[in-house]
Amino acid sequence: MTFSFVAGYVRQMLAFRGRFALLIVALLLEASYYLGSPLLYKFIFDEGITQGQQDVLIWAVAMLAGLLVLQSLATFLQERMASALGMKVMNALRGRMYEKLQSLPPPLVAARPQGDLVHLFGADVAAMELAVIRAVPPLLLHSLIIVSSLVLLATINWILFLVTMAVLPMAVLIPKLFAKPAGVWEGNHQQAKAAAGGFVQESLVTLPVIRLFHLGRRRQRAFGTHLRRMDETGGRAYLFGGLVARTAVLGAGIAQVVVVGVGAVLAVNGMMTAGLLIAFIGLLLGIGEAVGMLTTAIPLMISAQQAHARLRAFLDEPVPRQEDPDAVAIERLSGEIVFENVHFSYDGETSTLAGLNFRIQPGQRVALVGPSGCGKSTALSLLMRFSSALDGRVLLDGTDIAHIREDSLRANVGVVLQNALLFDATIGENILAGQPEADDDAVIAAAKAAGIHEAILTKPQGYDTPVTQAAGALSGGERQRIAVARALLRQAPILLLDEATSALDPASEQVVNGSVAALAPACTVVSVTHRLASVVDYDLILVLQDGRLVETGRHDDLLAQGGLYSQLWTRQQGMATAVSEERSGPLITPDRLALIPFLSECSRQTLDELSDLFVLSRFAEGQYVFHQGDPGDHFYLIARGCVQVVVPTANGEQVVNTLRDGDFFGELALLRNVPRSASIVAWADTWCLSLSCQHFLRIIQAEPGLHARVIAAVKAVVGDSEDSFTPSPR
Ligand SMILES: Nc1ncnc2c1ncn2[C@@H]1O[C@H](COP(=O)(O)OP(=O)(O)OP(=O)(O)O)[C@@H](O)[C@H]1O
Repeated sequence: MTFSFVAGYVRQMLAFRGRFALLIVALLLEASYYLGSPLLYKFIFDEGITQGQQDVLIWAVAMLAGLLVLQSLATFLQERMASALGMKVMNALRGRMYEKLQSLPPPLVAARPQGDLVHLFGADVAAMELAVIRAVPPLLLHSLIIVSSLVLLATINWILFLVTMAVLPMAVLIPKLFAKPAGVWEGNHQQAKAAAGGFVQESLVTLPVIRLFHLGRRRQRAFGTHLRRMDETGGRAYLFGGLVARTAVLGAGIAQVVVVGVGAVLAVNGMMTAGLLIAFIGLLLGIGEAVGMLTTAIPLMISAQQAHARLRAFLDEPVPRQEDPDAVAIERLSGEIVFENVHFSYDGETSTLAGLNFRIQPGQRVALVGPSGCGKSTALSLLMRFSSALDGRVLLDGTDIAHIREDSLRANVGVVLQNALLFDATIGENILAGQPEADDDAVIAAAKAAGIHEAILTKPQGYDTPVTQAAGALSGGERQRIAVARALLRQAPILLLDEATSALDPASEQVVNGSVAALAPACTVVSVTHRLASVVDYDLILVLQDGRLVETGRHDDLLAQGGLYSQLWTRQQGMATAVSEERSGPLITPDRLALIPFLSECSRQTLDELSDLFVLSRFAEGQYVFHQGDPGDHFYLIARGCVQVVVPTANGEQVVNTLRDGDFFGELALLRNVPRSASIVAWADTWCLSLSCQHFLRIIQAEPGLHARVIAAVKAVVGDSEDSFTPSPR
């Protein structure tokens, strides 16, 4: 195994010349003790003791003492310089890694296995740090001692040197037998540790789900599998690493025994003096000790080499080019956005955007709408330059987005994402992140515009309340409004909203929509949303389907066209929520019910009767509509809000679908009571209309063919196995 990271480390150290020079001086001084003291033995024995020269004895012993003092000082200097240099080089590496992380497009980071980067930044960097401080300096020192000692041995007696050379390789060859498996098992062990770390991290994130799904035992068993893998890999990694060290010492010991024997024969035959033999043996013992010290460093070096390989792979990972090399800084944009025949694919095969064309005038409020999966968020991702078009161009004020320098692009674009991602800082600092130079008044104005100012004042320390401390007290809606305030503070000429208000309650949504409307004409707003009611007054609505623009216009025009938009709109109408005006009559209109495919052929009387049977339930953010395994006795329609469909997988749980306003789920429960095979959890405050199985079965008697239509609808979703349940938005 070669320790390529050592060469890289030494190169890095050269950047700190002064400290590096002091480290080399310290190493040389230390080495001079190990090399000099055996040579002094020659004078002590041959001239001092054998010939009785007292003055030689005195200066030789004085020299020994002097070398010892120097060695002690050098040891201190070596520790000091090694730790200082080690930290500097490692922190430079951490800095490069963090920079690399920043350069990767967020979708690429999200696609990495959980725990992978945490292990890289944690355990891998720690393994390298330990090696560069505790293993590399000894490696340099003892390599120096070994090489210099060999030169001295050859000078003292070449016959004995040749004998030494014949037997000494044993100290290297025997451990080499174990070095390869040691490297392989160490790599496997690091992988096993990373996987177990990722599993624990995932468990922390999904702890509530584990409790609520009663998955503790399953998870424990899965963790047991990780532990067994660690057991196997760790046991072998430590065994082979240890054997490398032990066999090196054994090899050196065997070589010493042979050399002492041959040396004694040479001395007895007058071919070398006793003092020279002692000096020879002293140097040889020094080599043995140096090899021993090297081998204790080897397990650390093996770990570090594996860690280094992973770090290198990360640092060398190509970053998809998002900005041209000759990109230019732009001034404040007027806000014109053009998509010119834009094509995009995530996997290179399936076309996600298939020649998307549109033009947005400066200051317009524009909505991107369409069925789930039609490419709305992807189009927005291209506008954020998280992804790049495979073909075609995205133009801002006529400049290709790829030609715009990152800093000036970001200065011109504010973004509110579906998930309010807040930093571990105070509420004020989180808003300030939108425009770090802004003053307090601007922060407060942005918070007011986002409808969050009053709520912030009720927190223990107002704007200075740390987000983490207020976590229990900050609702999802409040977090989202803080994110909106952050984006508004930026006062960028383009504001991108990705389902920005879908988690808000109606009152907050109204405040935020009002603030967004007030941004015109200084700001172009592009909003991706499912909730069409929030964009009825928008200047332009772009309707996407299968990655193409299929309709465009204002709300009224689109309704008049009677196309896809009109269908989507109708699906979201005719349902009451708890927040609507006092109303009489059913919570869902018979006309809206008729839009549910399996009810479309029902008679008017059946629809009237059914519409009276729906009840309204509100699910707070994070609340479960039902859990996997619960009896399936209700059918649900989302009047407003958003839920996630969660299923258990071998590695935990997975969100398989997101359902929103107008979507329905649980139709199998209308026919018979089978346990739910997935859980439904409210992602935002959600209002659902539900119909119980008993009520439905009563009605179904009078409606011939309805039973068969429900079965067909269920089969269309889940295939022939009626017992499974995988809802999809409809
Ligand atoms: N990172 C990704 N890797 C691979 N495929 C992806 C990725 N993100 C989205 N897709 C796929 O690309 C298609 C378009 O997704 P996109 O999120 O743009 O649609 P959308 O209209 O915003 O959907 P939704 O309304 O459900 O959010 C979908 O089929 C989706 O599964």
